[in-house]
Amino acid sequence: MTMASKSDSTRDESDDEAADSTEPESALETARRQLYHAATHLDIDQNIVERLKHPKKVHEVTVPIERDDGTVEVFTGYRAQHDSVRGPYKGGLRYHPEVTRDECVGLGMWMTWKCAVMDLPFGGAKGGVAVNPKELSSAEKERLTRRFAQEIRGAIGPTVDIPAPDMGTNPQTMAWLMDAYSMQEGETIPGVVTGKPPVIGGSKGRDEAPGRSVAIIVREAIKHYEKDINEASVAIQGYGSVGSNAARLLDDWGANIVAVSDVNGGVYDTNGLDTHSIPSHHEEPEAVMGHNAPETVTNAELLELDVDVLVPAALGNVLTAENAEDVRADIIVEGANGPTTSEADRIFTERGIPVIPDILANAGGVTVSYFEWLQDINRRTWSLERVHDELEEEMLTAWDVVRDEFTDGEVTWRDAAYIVALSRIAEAHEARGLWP
Ligand SMILES: NC(=O)C1=CN([C@@H]2O[C@H](COP(=O)(O)OP(=O)(O)OC[C@H]3O[C@@H](n4cnc5c(N)ncnc54)[C@H](OP(=O)(O)O)[C@@H]3O)[C@@H](O)[C@H]2O)C=CC1
Ligand SMILES: O=C(O)CCC(=O)C(=O)O
Repeated sequence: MTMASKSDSTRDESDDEAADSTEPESALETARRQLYHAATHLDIDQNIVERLKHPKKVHEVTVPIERDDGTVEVFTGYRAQHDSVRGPYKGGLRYHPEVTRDECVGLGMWMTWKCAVMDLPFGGAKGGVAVNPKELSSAEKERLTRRFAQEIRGAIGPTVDIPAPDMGTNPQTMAWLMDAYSMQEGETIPGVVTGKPPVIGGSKGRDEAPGRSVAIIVREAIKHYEKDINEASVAIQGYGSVGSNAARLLDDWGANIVAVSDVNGGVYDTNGLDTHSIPSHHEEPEAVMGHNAPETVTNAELLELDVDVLVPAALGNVLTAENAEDVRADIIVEGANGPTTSEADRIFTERGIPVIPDILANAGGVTVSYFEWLQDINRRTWSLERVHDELEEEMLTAWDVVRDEFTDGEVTWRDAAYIVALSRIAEAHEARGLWP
């Protein structure tokens, strides 16, 4: 599909809604505003845009668990299924106290675009439980996951909707989910989740994949803007699956990782940190501040450091109207999902700071999930080297396609990625007859 100006007849109330970008902004509001904005650059059937504003289905379930002290606590879980025109729903499960229905819908929309940008045969979904996993013992987390699996069992399946890890969940969570689902179905079904431990059908390299793709995109962005990776300074917020793996790879590739943080704040060294000696969230949560470094920074200060590349890789909505004018990075690469509000995005565009979007940068996670799904179907294991090689190839292909739209000059990197994604989704909707 070619780019074209949106005609007057396709303008509707969404344009006004897009213009009114007040904060705080939910993930769903951000996702919808990004959709309207990108759609203005495309000759796309307005009925498809209207359809894509809404999820196909949102499952809300009650998840009661017995705590270790014998009391019962009740949590709320969600699975938002946004669009499946290109294949089964795909996306992570988040355990975090701020999980809401709208957050899952917004994150599910981003999964639809992410899978389309990568040209994977999946649609988009996201889910989670509103819970602080740090307040649960391992046994309680297992009971929560098994009960959640039971409640959403009818909504998921290897050809229907395939969950994966996200914030607060990990390969162990996926192993419990797969086991609970398989027990209920009466047979072992590895393909119902991805991001499992390799010993039960998980792919090698899935754990580090989103961080690896962030590192690849940082490397390509540095090249695109004619900088030298050996002289580039990088600040990374969040030291979990995404942040720590991105930091360590970029460190290995010669970049100067000057700051990293966890929930409590960050460490800062203009000479570069030894990222391998700082424990990641999975090695030891909340350990970053314990690392010996010349300076510490708050999470707010980290975002405003004078660096070549800033990588927000923890929560959404951290770059806002409040701090966007104070950001001093030359390039922003989104490791987290939705770290930039609409207003901050507008300010960065005005200030000429490129923002490489989440739906491209962190897409390595779902791409290796796709590799895992293929391995499960074929009952064949790939070597780590093959996973790395194929991920590198997929990321560079997606980068080239998005960069070709971007070098058109009229759009931001986010719009360029959306143009690629929306064109593919709209074509699939048109081919299937608009309303699958
Ligand atoms: N895991 C995946 O496959 C993918 C994840 N993402 C996205 O990347 C982001 C991070 O996910 P992931 O790495 O998996 O999460 P993890 O749970 O592995 O790690 C989260 C990290 O963020 C830190 N953190 C938590 N709250 C804050 C805060 N308020 N300020 C600063 N840091 C904070 C945590 O610190 P502490 O250690 O102290 O708890 C931890 O270091 C999310 O937006 C997620 O949606 C995107 C693509 C794939
Ligand atoms: O691997 C997956 O299926 C999804 C990962 C995810 O949740 C994400 O990319 O945000």
